[in-house]
Parts: sequence; structure tokens; C-alpha cells
Amino acid sequence: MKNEPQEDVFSEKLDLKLWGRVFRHALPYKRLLMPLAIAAVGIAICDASFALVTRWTVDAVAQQQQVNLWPYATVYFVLALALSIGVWMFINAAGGLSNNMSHDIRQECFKKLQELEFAYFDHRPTGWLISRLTSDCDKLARIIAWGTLDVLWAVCLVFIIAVVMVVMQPLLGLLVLSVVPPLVWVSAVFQKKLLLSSRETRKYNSMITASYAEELQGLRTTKSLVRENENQREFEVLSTQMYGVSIQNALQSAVYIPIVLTLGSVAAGIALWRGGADVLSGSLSLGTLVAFIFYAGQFFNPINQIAQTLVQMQGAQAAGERVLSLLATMPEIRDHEEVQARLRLWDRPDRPVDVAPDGYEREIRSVAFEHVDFSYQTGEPVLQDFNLTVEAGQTIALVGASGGGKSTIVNLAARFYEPTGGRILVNGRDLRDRSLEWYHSNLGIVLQGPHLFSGTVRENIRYGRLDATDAEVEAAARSVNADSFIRALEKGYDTDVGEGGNRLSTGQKQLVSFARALLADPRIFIMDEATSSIDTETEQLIQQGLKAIFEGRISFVIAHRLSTIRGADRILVIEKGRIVESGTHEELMIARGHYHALYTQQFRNEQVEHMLDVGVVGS
Ligand SMILES: Nc1ncnc2c1ncn2[C@@H]1O[C@H](COP(=O)(O)OP(=O)(O)OP(=O)(O)O)[C@@H](O)[C@H]1O
Repeated sequence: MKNEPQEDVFSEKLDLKLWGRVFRHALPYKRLLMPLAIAAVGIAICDASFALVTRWTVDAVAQQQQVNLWPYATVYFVLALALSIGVWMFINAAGGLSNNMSHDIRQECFKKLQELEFAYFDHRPTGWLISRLTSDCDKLARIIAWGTLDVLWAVCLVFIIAVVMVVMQPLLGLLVLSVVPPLVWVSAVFQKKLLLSSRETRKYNSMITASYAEELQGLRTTKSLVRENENQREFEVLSTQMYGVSIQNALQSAVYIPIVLTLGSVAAGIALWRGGADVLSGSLSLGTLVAFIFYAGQFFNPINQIAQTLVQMQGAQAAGERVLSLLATMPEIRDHEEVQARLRLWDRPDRPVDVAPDGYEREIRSVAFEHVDFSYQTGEPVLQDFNLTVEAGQTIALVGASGGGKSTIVNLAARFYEPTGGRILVNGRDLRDRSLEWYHSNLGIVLQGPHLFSGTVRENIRYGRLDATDAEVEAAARSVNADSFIRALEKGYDTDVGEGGNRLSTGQKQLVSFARALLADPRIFIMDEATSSIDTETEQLIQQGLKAIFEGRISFVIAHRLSTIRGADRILVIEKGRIVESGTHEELMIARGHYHALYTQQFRNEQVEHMLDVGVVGS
């Protein structure tokens, strides 16, 4: 199936309220808005003044035999100079405004993305969010900066021309102005048609590009399945559709431009017919007639510009709505009013060291799930009446088949999601009554495939606590058994780990991430153990490293290699969101239940793998 690129819905009505809210983002840039407005008005005045200078010149030449043309040429030159300065000013101001605004909107969106809870991202595809942050923001900023300028300039120009004409010769002025309403109507209709057909062309264009890419990537498969003719037919349909919409677009332009030119000529014709008669009767000067003809041809551009910008605004309204709705989204997991009040109350220098920023105790002694229900989607429960209490110093291992709910349990313990029923308690107090930031600052998380940042090993460990000294960094590495392998690297702690840490093995990355977690000294440690097999030597290093991390903390470990968690205080076998077995490794092995089955199965698999390895090496 071909993926059709999504284009925005075209809004029939201009939503002024929405644009008002978008325009508010331009307000901090008053220093750019002022020159923008001055430039737009100034350029319109210059544009309209050329006809007046021409009028004076023509009248002067018509009235006198000998005319000194220098003053007229000078005024013309000054106008041209002023116009250039105006254009320079507006390019500067509009460019600056557009860049600043898209920077601000992007920053705000990014900040919002960081505040929003994971559940928000479950319902929104990454591609959707990325296009909010890139094309939508740019689209809005461009329209606001350049669109404002165009509309301001165009409205000023039409207004000045209309006033000047009516003041110079009211009747003739009104006659020439009679072409403006049809001009506005034609421009609005055709600009909309052009926008829609050019969007269609763009859509087919990207579908054709995607088709080429797919064909090139799957060339071998196409040949092996003998699908050439079918592919060719599919491509032909696409290409014919593209041809159709391109022709439509070209036809629309071909009709629109002559209509507008005709209307301009009608205006000039009216000026010539009526104005010519007035010149002959002596009630109108020749120069004024020339100015009228000049103005008649000048209407098209600004009106076209206004229509184009308004149509573009209608087209970009959906982008505006999406960006503003993202910015207006309130994170569902956040400190409620009462917690915020307590944070303000306790934000003072005399707060005792054992008191957290929210006024309750800093020390975390226990985390408990009390009759917790949870579902990602209504009607599909993942956890039901889940109960678990973990005290400081205890390590809880979660094992069980995929999809049982292990990650969900740790996500709830980390408050990345909130229970749909029941409560999670910290030291017996509802987690929702505690500060979210304080709680998260107490978490240390090491995920599967630990992520390292480009930089040195030392920098990566120091990420856990930025003010840690070199000695503390090295002590942390020693505690988790990472020190010896780090020292064996080419430049020791100053070895560059490469992008994403790709110069280190998975086991080494895990050791570095343990050191980082230990340095951060979290009260709650969560680990989703890597599934990939690691050699026995590294595995032992990891086991010993983990001991240092688990000590004194509340630890949750999602274990895939069951050998890692033999020392856990409690192993929970999770199936369909329930604890089906619980106990220490020894107790569960004696019980010969689910855990015993899992363990022996894994042990057998490892043996077979080992034998196969040996066999391969031996052959
Ligand atoms: N973000 C999500 N949105 C919707 N459903 C989800 C989401 N995450 C998990 N689930 C569903 O919740 C159930 C429990 O998933 P969970 O990831 O907690 O299991 P798990 O035991 O950790 O599995 P694994 O070992 O494969 O990671 C599964 O049925 C899964 O499909």
C-alpha cells in the first residue's frame, strides 16, 4: 500500500481569533515589528509617489517650452533611494522576525514535549510530532513575518492610490476604482484554486519520489517475483494523475493571469476614455491622466498579494491549530495545586536538609502499590488490583513472559504513568502528593541498550552528577567494576566512546551506565536488563557492579538473564498483570513452579548455545 502524504485541510473561514493567538508570538519583537511596519508603509508611499512625480514632470513639460528637468530627476532618484532603503529594512526585519519567532515557537514546543507524560506520546506518532516541530512552526513564522509585511504594504498602497485618485479627480477616481471589487473576487477565487492544485501536485510528486525509492530498494524482489509489469502499471496510474493535476494547475494560472491583466486594461481604458475626454475639455491635466493610467496598472499587484496571503493563512490554519494545541496541552502528570503551594512555601534557605522541596521527608524508605489498576487504553486492563511493597535496601526482580506487564509496573513506580485505580505510596503517602521533580530526581534508570552520549568515558559517567570530581567519577567506576576495563582503553577515562557509545561493547556500555547511575546516587534504581548475551567474564563484572548499586536502595530489575537476579531479595513472576509467584531464587527453585520452569529452560538454552559455539569453534 502506498502512503499518501498528509496535507492540511483547507479551512473555508479565516479564524481571526486563532491568528490573533499566533500573532501574540510576534509581540516580544517590537523592535523588529516597528521597522517592519515603517518599511511597509514607506514602500507603499514611495510606490504611489512615482506616479505623482511623473504627473508633475508631464504637466511641467506640457506647460512650458523650456523646463529644467534636474529637480524632477532628483526627486525621482531620492524616491528610488528611499525605496531601496525601505526594501533593505523590511528584508532585515521580516527575516529577523521570522527566524526569531520560529526559534521561540520551536523552543516552546520542545519544552512542552519534555513536560508531557509518556501517555501523550502513546497516541501520537513520532512523525506527526516531528512535523509539528519543524514544518508547522516554520510555516507560521513565515506567514506572520512576510505575510504581515505584504498585507500591510498592499493595504497601504491600495488605500493611498484610492485616496490620491479620488482627491485628484473624484468621478474618474471612482470609475477606475470600480475594477477593484471584481479584481478582489477573481484573485481570491483563483488564489485558492492555485493553492489547492499546487498542493495536489506536491502530493503526487512525493508519491512518485517514494515510488522510485521503493522500486530501487526492492529491485531484486521485483525481479524475483516477476512484478515488473504490475509495478509499471501502478507507476503509470500515478504519473497520469500527476500529469492531470499539473495541467490543471497550469490551466488555472493561464486563465487567472489574462483575466487580471484584462481587468487592469479595463481600468486603464476607463482612465483613457473618460480622462482623455476631460483632457480635451481642459478639465484635466495631461500629467494627471498619465498618473491615472499608471495607477490603473498598479492595482493588480497589491490585491493579488493580499488574496495570496489570506489564502495561505487559510491553508496554514490547521498548522496553527496544531501548534497552539500542543502548546496549550497541560501535562496530565504534574504537581497539583496543593503540591505547588507547598513547593512555594518551602522554597526558602532555612529548609532543613532532611526535608524535600515539597516539605515532606527527603528520605525514601518505601514504595508501595496499593490495589493498583492500570490500563493504557480504556477497557484493556494491564494491571488489576496489583499490590507490592518494597522497602529501602530491597531488590525486586520482575520476570515473566513478554507482555505480562513488567515494564508497566516500573513505569508506574517511576511515575511515568499514573494508576487508573488504587494508589502508589511513598513512605505511606500518595505519590501524587509529592513533587514530581523531586521524585524524578531520586530515580536512576538504566534501560536495555544503555545510551551513552558522544564524548569521553569520564564525561559520560559525570553526566550522573555534573559537579562530581575526577576522583568521585573514578570511585564510582571502581565500585561497579568498570575501572579496569576503562583503564585498559587507549586513553583510559579520556577515551572517546563514539556516537551513542558505539565504540564500546554492550557490556561495557552497561558498566559505564552503572557508574553514571551510582554517581547520581538515586534512592530508587530501575533497570531493564539488556537481553543480548554477554560473555561470562563481563557478566560477572556486571553482577558485582550491580551489588554496589543495589545496596541501600529500592531497586526494580526487569530481568531477562535470570542468572543476574539470583541474589534479589524477592523475585516476582508476572503474568497477565498479576504476581503468580514470589520468593527468593532458592525458594522458587524448591517450589518448582513457573520460575523453576523459566530458569531451567533458560539454563538449557544457554547450554545448547554454548555447545553450538564450541562446535563451531572446533570445526
Ligand atoms: N504504551 C503502550 N500503549 C498501549 N499498550 C501498551 C503500551 N505499553 C505496553 N502495552 C501493553 O501492555 C501490556 C503489558 O506490556 P509491558 O510492556 O508492561 O509488558 P512486559 O512484561 O514488560 O513485556 P516485555 O518483556 O516484552 O517488555 C502488553 O499487552 C502491551 O501490549
